[in-house]
Amino acid sequence: MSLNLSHVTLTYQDGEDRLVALDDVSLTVRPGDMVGIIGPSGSGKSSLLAVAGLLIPADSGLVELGGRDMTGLTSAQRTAVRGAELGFVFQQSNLLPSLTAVEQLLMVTHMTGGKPAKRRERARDLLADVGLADQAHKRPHQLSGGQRQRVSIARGLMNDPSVLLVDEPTSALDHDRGGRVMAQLAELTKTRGVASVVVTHDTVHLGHMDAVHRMEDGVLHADEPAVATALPGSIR
Ligand SMILES: Nc1ncnc2c1ncn2[C@@H]1O[C@H](COP(=O)(O)OP(=O)(O)OP(=O)(O)O)[C@@H](O)[C@H]1O
Repeated sequence: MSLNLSHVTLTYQDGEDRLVALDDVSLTVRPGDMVGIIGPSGSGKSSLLAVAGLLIPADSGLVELGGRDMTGLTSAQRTAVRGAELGFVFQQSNLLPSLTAVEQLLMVTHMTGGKPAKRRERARDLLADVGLADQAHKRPHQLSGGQRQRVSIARGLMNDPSVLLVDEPTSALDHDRGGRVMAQLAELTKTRGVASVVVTHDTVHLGHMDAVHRMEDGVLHADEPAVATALPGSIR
């Protein structure tokens, strides 16, 4: 299922004024593609994820999932779509300290239901996909930063989302661990046919992206040319 944002505008109240966080933003991400969003602090990257993730309604423009317009939905309908179609991976892995890795994933399907044995099997498969088959019993404080981030990615995929929205997955990681996390995100995007949007400040790992866009003052510039030139073949 594709994600499509078309002429999206978002403003926040800023004292007397309104601050334009997203200024006529258009973006299409197809299933199996991983699109990177780069740009300076405060340029609107997280706002883009929030609108795409149906967490904040846009002031104007279209947000479509699989061709279906999401802009007129009620809050309850948006919550239902989030649970069924969207996966999130946040900057801090936001894992619950008292739960093991496999339990973090099971939490996601706790509300949505399904047979417990099937859910457990899916959780274990996803942990294996991110290289953590033998760490499923560990709690967050027993895992490295990179491992926690990979649990978070596996958790983001637990509800079998069509769209995965990822905010700074490598910000807390060193170069090698960051590279491995990004490579795994790219691979899962392909093998599971997810449309992934990854906000990152980490330009060294952009070779994993199918396309890279730069956000500046709320404006999204398609196919960041400097990166495309620096990484021939990896950007289209
Ligand atoms: N709830 C809010 N109310 C008012 N202004 C906000 C709100 N959230 C964000 N902003 C402002 O909107 C602009 C875009 O913020 P956003 O968080 O989307 O940027 P960003 O590119 O993700 O930044 P960073 O890289 O620092 O996380 C910023 O100027 C920010 O101060």
